[in-house]
Amino acid sequence: MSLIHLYDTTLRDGTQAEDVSFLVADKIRIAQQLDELGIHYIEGGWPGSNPKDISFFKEIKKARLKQVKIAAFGSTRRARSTPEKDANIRTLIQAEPDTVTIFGKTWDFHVHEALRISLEENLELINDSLAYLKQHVGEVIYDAEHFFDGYKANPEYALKTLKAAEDAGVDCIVLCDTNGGTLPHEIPPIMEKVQAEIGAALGIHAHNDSECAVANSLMAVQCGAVQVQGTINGFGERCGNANLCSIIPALKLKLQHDCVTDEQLANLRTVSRTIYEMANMIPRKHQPYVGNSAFAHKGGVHVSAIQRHPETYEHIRPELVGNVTRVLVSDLSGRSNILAKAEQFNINLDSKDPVTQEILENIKDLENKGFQFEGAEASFELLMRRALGTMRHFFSVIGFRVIDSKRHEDEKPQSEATVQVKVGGRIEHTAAEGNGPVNALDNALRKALGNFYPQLREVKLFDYKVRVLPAGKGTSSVTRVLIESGDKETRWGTVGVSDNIIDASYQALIDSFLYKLIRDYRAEG
Ligand SMILES: CC(=O)SCCNC(=O)CCNC(=O)[C@H](O)C(C)(C)COP(=O)(O)OP(=O)(O)OC[C@H]1O[C@@H](n2cnc3c(N)ncnc32)[C@H](O)[C@@H]1OP(=O)(O)O
Ligand SMILES: CC(=O)C(=O)O
Repeated sequence: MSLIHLYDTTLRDGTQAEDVSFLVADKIRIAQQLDELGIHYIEGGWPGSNPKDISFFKEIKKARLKQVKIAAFGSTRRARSTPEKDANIRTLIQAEPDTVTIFGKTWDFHVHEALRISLEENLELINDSLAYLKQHVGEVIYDAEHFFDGYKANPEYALKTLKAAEDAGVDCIVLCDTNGGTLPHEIPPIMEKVQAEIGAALGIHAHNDSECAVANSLMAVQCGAVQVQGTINGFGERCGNANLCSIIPALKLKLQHDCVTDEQLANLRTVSRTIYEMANMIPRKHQPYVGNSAFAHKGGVHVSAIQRHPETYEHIRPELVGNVTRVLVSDLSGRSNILAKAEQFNINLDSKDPVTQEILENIKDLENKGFQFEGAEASFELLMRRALGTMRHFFSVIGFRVIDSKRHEDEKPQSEATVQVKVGGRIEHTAAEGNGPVNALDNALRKALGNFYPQLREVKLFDYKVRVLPAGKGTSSVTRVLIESGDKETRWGTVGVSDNIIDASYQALIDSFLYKLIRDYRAEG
């Protein structure tokens, strides 16, 4: 099938999203990642807007890029000016990009209300801005802002604006659903009318306010659009732009359009996560194709079937986009979930072994008490090993005591913990302070156990989540503590539940240390 040009605007429209901002160095790194991904155009910013974007266009010239074209973004000239004199148009040319993209008004309402000029003047400024840019830049793209709303309000005028752009010799006219209110069924009849009047190549730029940006973009491609604009992870103004992480696999795997290579597609999840990281945002777990949950199976019926054939509950093979199948364990599990996990943990377990049913019942009982194993796979592995009697005995905790004191109103509270552990025949009694009672207990346990197992000093606590379980008992409610720990190689999750928050934390901490010891012990063979 034909080549569809991927036009990424993460660095321009993406940064119009609340909470998203990139430094110039971040923008360069993202551009390199997008180039590796096989994106054809990167809209790097609006040089007429701020010094950071001017600097991006300078710096990007020094970066080694393989194939991507760098586009600079701006608007048609201001009214009562000329393209030569317009500061915004001058900065676009001075940025020396491969491509310039400018937006102009299509909707008569915007011409009257936002620009406050006549409809005729708007046609002139679209045409002369683009014609002038075409004399100075190799490739010029025209974003017809609010095209679908404009067409619905005044089709004749909307088409005249496109004609004004086409007459200026633009390389592509992009139909924008700027307010994101268009629904997929509206795209084909409007595009058909456009194609009857306009011969230029067409593109689509959709926003996600009706949650239809990806659907509208794919529909536009089906109707003949050859360029799709979007952003990685759907970042963008208000509810975001069309998400290229969903559009790219759909184009390639489902619509058989040439856009990126198989190897580039397999890098999609990495690019998505890197860009979340650079935006300092937590990746969206349930994001289609690239999210952690995109191929995570929880229901026992699903797990049983995917083990027979993955396609029973997976719309594509996850590795095609760099993702993996995951099996979750919860009170919705069946024996298949337990067996899948056993295989993942290298534990021999037979579906007919009564211990499989015992583990399943144990899980359901514990989840009913407030445990949650989806985010605590390490605790689940320990539970399995305990049930099978294959758990090595590393240590036992004889007891602990935690003291939290605040002696004066203006004094910081102090936390101290003492623990007594037994390893082999030896008993160790230690005390430690900490920033709060849980930290003090963590420090005391590490100090006591570290004498026997120095590798526990490598364990870092990455996340600590407390959830009060709804029992309506206020501060005496049951609490669940989920801990994410890790060392230099990997991370793992553990859980504890108790009506005492220190005890719940203690259970999760102990599971975390035990998991580390088991892993190291296994690695040593
Ligand atoms: C649909 C989109 O996403 S378009 C991109 C939107 N992105 C941004 O706005 C981010 C970057 N913007 C900026 O840095 C600033 O808004 C600037 C530098 C572009 C302009 O700043 P200012 O000159 O202070 O103007 P301000 O932002 O208040 O208002 C926008 C101006 O652009 C004009 N304008 C809006 N669209 C167009 C257009 N397509 N063609 C020409 N002028 C336009 C408005 O009429 C208004 O002009 P006026 O102040 O003379 O009435
Ligand atoms: C051009 C653009 O960003 C829009 O119309 O949404």
